[in-house]
Amino acid sequence: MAPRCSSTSTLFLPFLYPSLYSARATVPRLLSRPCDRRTNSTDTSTNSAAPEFGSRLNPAPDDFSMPNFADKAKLMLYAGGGGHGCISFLREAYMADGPANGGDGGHGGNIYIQAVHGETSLHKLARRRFIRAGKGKSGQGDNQGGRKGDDIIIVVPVGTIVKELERNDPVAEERFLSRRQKWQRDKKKRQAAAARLEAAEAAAEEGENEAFGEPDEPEDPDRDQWLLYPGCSSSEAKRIVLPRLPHRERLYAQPPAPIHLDLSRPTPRPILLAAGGIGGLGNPHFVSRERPKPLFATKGEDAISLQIELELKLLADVGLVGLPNAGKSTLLRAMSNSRTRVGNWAFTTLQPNVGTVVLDNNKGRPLVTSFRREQPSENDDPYGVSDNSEPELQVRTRFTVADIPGLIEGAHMDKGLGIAFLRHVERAGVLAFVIDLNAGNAVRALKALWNEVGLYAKMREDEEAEREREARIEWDPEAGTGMPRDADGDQMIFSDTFAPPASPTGLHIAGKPWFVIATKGDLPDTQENFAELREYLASVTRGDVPHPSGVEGAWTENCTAIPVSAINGHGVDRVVHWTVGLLDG
Ligand SMILES: Nc1nc2c(ncn2[C@@H]2O[C@H](COP(=O)(O)OP(=O)(O)OP(=O)(O)O)[C@@H](O)[C@H]2O)c(=O)[nH]1
Ligand SMILES: [Mg+2]
Repeated sequence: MAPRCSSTSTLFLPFLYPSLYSARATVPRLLSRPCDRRTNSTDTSTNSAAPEFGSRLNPAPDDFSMPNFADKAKLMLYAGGGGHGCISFLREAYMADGPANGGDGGHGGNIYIQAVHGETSLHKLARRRFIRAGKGKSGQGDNQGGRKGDDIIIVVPVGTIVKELERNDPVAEERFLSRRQKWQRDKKKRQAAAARLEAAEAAAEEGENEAFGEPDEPEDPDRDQWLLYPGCSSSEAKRIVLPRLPHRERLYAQPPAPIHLDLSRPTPRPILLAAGGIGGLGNPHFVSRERPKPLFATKGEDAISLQIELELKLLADVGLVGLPNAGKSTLLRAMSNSRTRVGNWAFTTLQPNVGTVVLDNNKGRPLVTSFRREQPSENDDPYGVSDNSEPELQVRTRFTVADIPGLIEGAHMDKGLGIAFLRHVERAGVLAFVIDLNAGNAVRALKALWNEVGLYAKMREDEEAEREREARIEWDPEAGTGMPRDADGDQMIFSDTFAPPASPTGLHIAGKPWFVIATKGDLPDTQENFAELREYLASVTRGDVPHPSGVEGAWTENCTAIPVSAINGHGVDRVVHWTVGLLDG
């Protein structure tokens, strides 16, 4: 669907809503601060329409909020271990020998993850490195169960990818070891019995009549899972015959390894990453007719530990792409209440900033009415409770804009600050190319930007194809061995097994809707540059010239350029309307 706002044939801006803007221009002055004229060299002599230096849209270089940003974090997660069961007996006056009354241990705390709107960075997590859930408390006498360990919810921004790197599951390891020891013990028993039989036969033949004692019973592998009464002497402890360890399942099933989550939507419920250990059983659980006073209880389960890697791909609705010093941050300030740094030099912005543009001013009348489709994702329902897969139509009250550091030629080859941040616009729904009308030919600048973005897109697709190739299990179809067979025993043919990877097209970025925001329209002699840009975009839309990235099949539905003077706030509303049109489309 075409955006609602159409490109105007006449630029400039004095403009679209004079009364509105004159009112706006007075407000920011209240926020102004003393400025340092040495560090900001914005040439206000050539910029008669620009607001006074030191306003919100033309701030002094030191007037910004310090963004704390990290897009990667490695965390070690320790779920809580279970508390131990208690060995205790009732002691009361005139009751010397009371029954067992040891309480059960509490379960250990779980660790969950939840993606929410409102978080924009992983810096808090990157600093923490270790996350520990609470340990379950041990049970106590008088049948008092131990308290459950506290759960932890790791809150991450929407757009976080979670990858498990390493796992240490002591319970699974113990089970494996115990099974192996039991198998070895049985084998030894069988061998010993066979040896005794042989020896007995040999002795019978020789007429000897020697008695053969039973072999020593090997240690019970589960013995260290038990707690013995502290008052027991070591000889008493040795004599205690322990029952079979009761088989118990974890309260919450540990997700199978390796965990890989793409939290591209807010998760309505936290998702379990590491399940806490279960608490031990108190001695009343082992009371029987033969054993009325059990002098043992079970220990709490050791908990799982995981190493995970979090990677944030900012999920802004709109990504601002532009050369350094084009005016991206000023535009973000004008559109949202962001306080990102602005300065008249290249690479003022060193980290991505996300601003939120509010469409509804909460005064009962939306400024723009817009709808978004919410497609339920797998992560919304990790427990498979609901089967609702219909997209929901919701009123859009805001959208987010990501301002990334400026791109320079060769950014896709990691020149400048480029490549590390291009992935933040990779997932944006709409790309807005911010072009400075006062910095040379706008069409050339647009082509240079698209060239970088297009090359980056192809490089990413190459990388993905490579990763897929590495993950693929290959076998020789001629050899016949190892090929999977279907129920009838026929060899199954996987048509895609040997399909060559699709050649990179770059379409995953070039296929997105985009438009141009031509900034600094208030500066003199920019009209011609804008007219040429508009003419070029019209011919791209008509299909007379190829898409500026050169990618076949790229989005060319309605390419337009919107002239703005971000420093004055002029034309910004048109940008908002156009963006909403593209997002709704
Ligand atoms: N006259 C005029 N100056 C502008 C306008 N927009 C931005 N500027 C000025 O251009 C300079 C650069 O603005 P920034 O917003 O920091 O540019 P940027 O694209 O974020 O720069 P980097 O972060 O370095 O990539 C600042 O001095 C702004 O005051 C505009 O619409 N008109
Ligand atoms: Mg900037």
